[in-house]
Amino acid sequence: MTSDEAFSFAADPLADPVFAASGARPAAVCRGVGKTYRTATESVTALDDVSVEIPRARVTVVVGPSGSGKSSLLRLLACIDSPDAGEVLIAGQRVDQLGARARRALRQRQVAYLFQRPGENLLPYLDAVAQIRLAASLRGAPVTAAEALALLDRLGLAERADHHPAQLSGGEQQRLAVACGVVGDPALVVADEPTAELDTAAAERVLIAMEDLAAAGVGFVISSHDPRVMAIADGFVRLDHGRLVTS
Ligand SMILES: Nc1ncnc2c1ncn2[C@@H]1O[C@H](COP(=O)(O)OP(=O)(O)OP(=O)(O)O)[C@@H](O)[C@H]1O
Repeated sequence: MTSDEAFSFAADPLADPVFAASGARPAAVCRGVGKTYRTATESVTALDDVSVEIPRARVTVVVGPSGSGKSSLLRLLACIDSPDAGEVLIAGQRVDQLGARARRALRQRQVAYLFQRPGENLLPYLDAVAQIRLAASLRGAPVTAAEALALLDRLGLAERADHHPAQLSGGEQQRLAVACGVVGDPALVVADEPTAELDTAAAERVLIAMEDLAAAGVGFVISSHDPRVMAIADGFVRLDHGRLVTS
């Protein structure tokens, strides 16, 4: 699919063959979402009446010019921020109606957020297996060391099982972060420019990992200007001045 194409889903997500096969709800849905930032002197409308659906088992890439609202949308999807208008659903649950504690719990269980800088996604004092096991436990779905190792193996990191982040390259760190993101079966992995700090070879391996792991059922939503990221997209959300571009 090219960046000129957009997702077109059946009105009923369960009528979509992928969802019908998995019986899954969309990972996330935004309906008529608005977000305005207010400072003492001005207010900036970052998102205006945006409705999108992020399916499971696919990679959705959010594109648009600088300032178009990509990060704002990702922050809403990651439950870091709340909308001023509209609804956000994660795994079928309305986020905007939850109090802070319940929102944190939903986020912990269902959402992973990947920072641009690989090192920021990991704890410096844990080895790779321990990082994965901690992520799974926090998600309420503990895994054994053998299961963590199998996931590392799938991502080409088996040799790094007992390495700490400082002993890993940026690309290896980001692949480990992807592993931590998907373990425990969250609905959604949100990644803001995940390849921006990586060279081509490292970026490609991270993207292959994302593509591979998305197929297992998690929905990836990625903000990026990177053509390498766009190349793995199953669909796009295109924003301009905070509004969805549909044509
Ligand atoms: N905390 C904030 N306070 C005030 N304005 C903000 C805040 N965060 C974002 N904005 C404004 O909201 C608009 C959308 O910002 P956002 O970061 O979502 O865009 P973006 O598409 O991710 O941009 P970029 O590609 O440059 O990262 C911009 O005009 C930005 O200046």
